[in-house]
Amino acid sequence: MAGASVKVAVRVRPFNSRETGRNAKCVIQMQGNTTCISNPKQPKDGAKNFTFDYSYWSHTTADDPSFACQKQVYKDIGEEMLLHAFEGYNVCIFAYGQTGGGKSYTMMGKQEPGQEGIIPQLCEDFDRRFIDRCLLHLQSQGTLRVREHPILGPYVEDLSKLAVTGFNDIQDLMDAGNKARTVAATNMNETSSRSHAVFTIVFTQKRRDQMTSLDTEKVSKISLVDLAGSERADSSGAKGTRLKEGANINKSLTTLGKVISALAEMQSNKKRKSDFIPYRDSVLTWLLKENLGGNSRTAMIAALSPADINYEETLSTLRYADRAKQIRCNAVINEDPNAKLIRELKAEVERLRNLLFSQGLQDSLRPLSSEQSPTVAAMISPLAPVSIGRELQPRLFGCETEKIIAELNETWEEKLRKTESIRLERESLLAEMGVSIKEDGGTLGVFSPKGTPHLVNLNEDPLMSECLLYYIKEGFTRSHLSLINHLTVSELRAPSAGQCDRQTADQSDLRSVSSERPLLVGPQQLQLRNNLHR
Ligand SMILES: Nc1ncnc2c1ncn2[C@@H]1O[C@H](COP(=O)(O)OP(=O)(O)OP(=O)(O)O)[C@@H](O)[C@H]1O
Repeated sequence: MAGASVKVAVRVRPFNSRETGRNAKCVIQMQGNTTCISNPKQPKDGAKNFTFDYSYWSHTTADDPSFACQKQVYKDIGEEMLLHAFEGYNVCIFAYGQTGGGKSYTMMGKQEPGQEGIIPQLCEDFDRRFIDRCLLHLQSQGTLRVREHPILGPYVEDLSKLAVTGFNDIQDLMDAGNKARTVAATNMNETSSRSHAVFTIVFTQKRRDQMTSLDTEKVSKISLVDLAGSERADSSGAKGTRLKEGANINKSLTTLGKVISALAEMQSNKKRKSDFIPYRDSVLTWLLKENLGGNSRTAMIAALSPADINYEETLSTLRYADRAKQIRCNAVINEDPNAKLIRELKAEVERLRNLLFSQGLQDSLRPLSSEQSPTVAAMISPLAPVSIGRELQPRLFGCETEKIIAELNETWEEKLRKTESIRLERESLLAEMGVSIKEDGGTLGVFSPKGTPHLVNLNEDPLMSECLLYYIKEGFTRSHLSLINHLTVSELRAPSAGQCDRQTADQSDLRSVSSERPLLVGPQQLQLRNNLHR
């Protein structure tokens, strides 16, 4: 699997009502895996052909034999990536394209039967295959921080865990997340193109070797990404205030483009391996670093508008996708990362301890008191009969390391108990606020207790963050899934290039706009917000 190329698909949607109203002409044709675009204004230019792994013709309806439905897209891309995850590879599927191109439809889809996108189909597929018990992290709004751990790499700090027992529970939590996003949409007049949605599943399989009675683990990270509209990457300044508002999104998409170009050039030998790839110029590329040219099997789906009025944007999306084809990733099966992680964390503790000694600060080390975390004690006891003073612990282990170790030691029962109480509390608060899914084709909205819609806006995307993380366990096989759902990166701040050490990375913020502008007002809302922070 090493050195596999990024799998690239393009998909063309039907005309929308605006395009139909303007008598738009279709500029896209597809034949097999080839996509052809022709410029209606300059027919002499000739058509341009692009070949991809898949060219999905979704412009017509299911009675057209060439029509590619949601199931087809999932089967080709989602299922393949899920199977790679089961093998132990990191995988990533990201959707790219201009606003209204069909990214969310492909990734999330609609609730009607047959209209579900890759994300719900993939979760359901998990359920069919073997979900027994999951843990789901849900954290909405507030300030999230992206940190870089010296061993784990970039991660989102402080995700609280919620346990689920199957796909229905996951769906409930996704609904809760969507409801919370709609609450924010009532307070923010923004469009979806201002946010990226990052949905991450960390999937751990644990097997007991009958011969040796040893446990072995494989961990794979599944990242499902619905990017903001690509026209945000336009740096012409022509969009005035909107462009300013979307500056961070703009930056992340521009950086993504630069990263893809740099990686593509590297493959075509125009760039040396050691040449700089600007992952750290945006949080989006920083978080997706492994998925872009690193240890990952990655697929990109470019969403295309069929209409002549969008010719330039569609051509640029096709070129972007064409460049992404050249990226090669070196995916490896991630076996026994826990054991490896603990070994590396111990080595890190030892290194820092030696550093303290070399600086003459050994007096700061004192034996563990009884109230100190037994996990930390267990971690350091093999190394020395001394522990780290409270004031030095954050420096030595980093709070993050301690939290990670504590998480690894939390029992499933503890996680399930916590989940249930948080879920009940959150549901009742949302119900009090009149937030619900209406049964009229799954319309999501904010409704008064009498059922009057305050605002129903599926396409409006609030500037808020929701993070979901869950784990699965069955028999000897334990699966961890973490879902970072609709992680708004519009407000994220990554350290600039060169600021790679732990200290500067610790200061980098992942901020949702809610920290600058209250999304929710009033005691109930504040209570909800605090609750969602947990
Ligand atoms: N393949 C498709 N079949 C039917 N309808 C589609 C398809 N793709 C997109 N649509 C419809 O087109 C509209 C725009 O699609 P969507 O919201 O997915 O675009 P988007 O690229 O995610 O936009 P944004 O960047 O604003 O989030 C939606 O109403 C969606 O239902």
